[in-house]
Amino acid sequence: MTSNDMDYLTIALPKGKLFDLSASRLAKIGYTAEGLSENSRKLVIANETEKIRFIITKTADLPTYVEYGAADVGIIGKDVLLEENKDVYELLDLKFGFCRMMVAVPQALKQEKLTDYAHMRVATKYPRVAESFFHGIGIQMEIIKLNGSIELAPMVGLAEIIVDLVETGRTLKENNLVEVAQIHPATARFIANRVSFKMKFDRINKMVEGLKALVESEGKA
Ligand SMILES: Nc1ncnc2c1ncn2[C@@H]1O[C@H](COP(=O)(O)OP(=O)(O)OP(=O)(O)O)[C@@H](O)[C@H]1O
Ligand SMILES: O=P(O)(O)OC[C@H]1O[C@H](OP(=O)(O)OP(=O)(O)O)[C@H](O)[C@@H]1O
Repeated sequence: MTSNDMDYLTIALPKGKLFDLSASRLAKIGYTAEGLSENSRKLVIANETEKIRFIITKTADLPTYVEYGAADVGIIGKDVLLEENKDVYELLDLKFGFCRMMVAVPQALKQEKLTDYAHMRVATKYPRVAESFFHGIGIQMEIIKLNGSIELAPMVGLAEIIVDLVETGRTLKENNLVEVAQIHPATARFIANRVSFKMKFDRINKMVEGLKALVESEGKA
């Protein structure tokens, strides 16, 4: 950590669904910067007055930036934390970005028991989570890692089964897939680098308190 890094609090935000939800909440409690936008080509955006720096990362990479201290804190989905399994502090459930990690299959392939899917091919963006779920119920599967549009895989015979995030259920429905098990629910979490949490305790703690109050007020609304 350089002395310049010590002056600034670096906040990582993920591109995609959680960006606006996160940036708008942080702005409400006083953490923002001019030009902060998901579509900005600039990936580091500073607020010199407040000594805050935002970095914008790909969703799956965010925990890595925080683990290595390239960002002091960040906001990311619980699903990504479980998949990436990085050494970071999870400080707060922000209670937005609700979704759930599910196992789904084409209606026609639905089996009586989960163990009846043994040895089938599973398409997913979350191989570690999928592997550990099936291991937990005592069956072995062939995991096929994809980077998106997972629902396509069973429709074209790439896999029999999928593990993916479901929010409204619309994508599953439109592709004739049905949920057969829930692996875990997920929401956005506020995370911190372990060293930063000690070295910048006052600043990070103040941020946690601000977010906590916001989560509580949103819960009551
Ligand atoms: N309907 C949803 N589908 C996927 N993720 C959702 C949904 N609702 C909330 N989320 C949360 O939003 C996070 C980011 O989702 P998003 O699809 O934007 O990211 P991504 O995986 O980086 O996408 P991309 O592959 O396009 O870069 C997820 O990790 C999850 O925590
Ligand atoms: O239950 P729903 O409300 O339909 O939402 C779930 C869908 O949204 C996500 O995909 P996303 O739009 O992020 O695209 P991707 O498949 O390319 O990751 C997720 O992977 C599902 O496909």
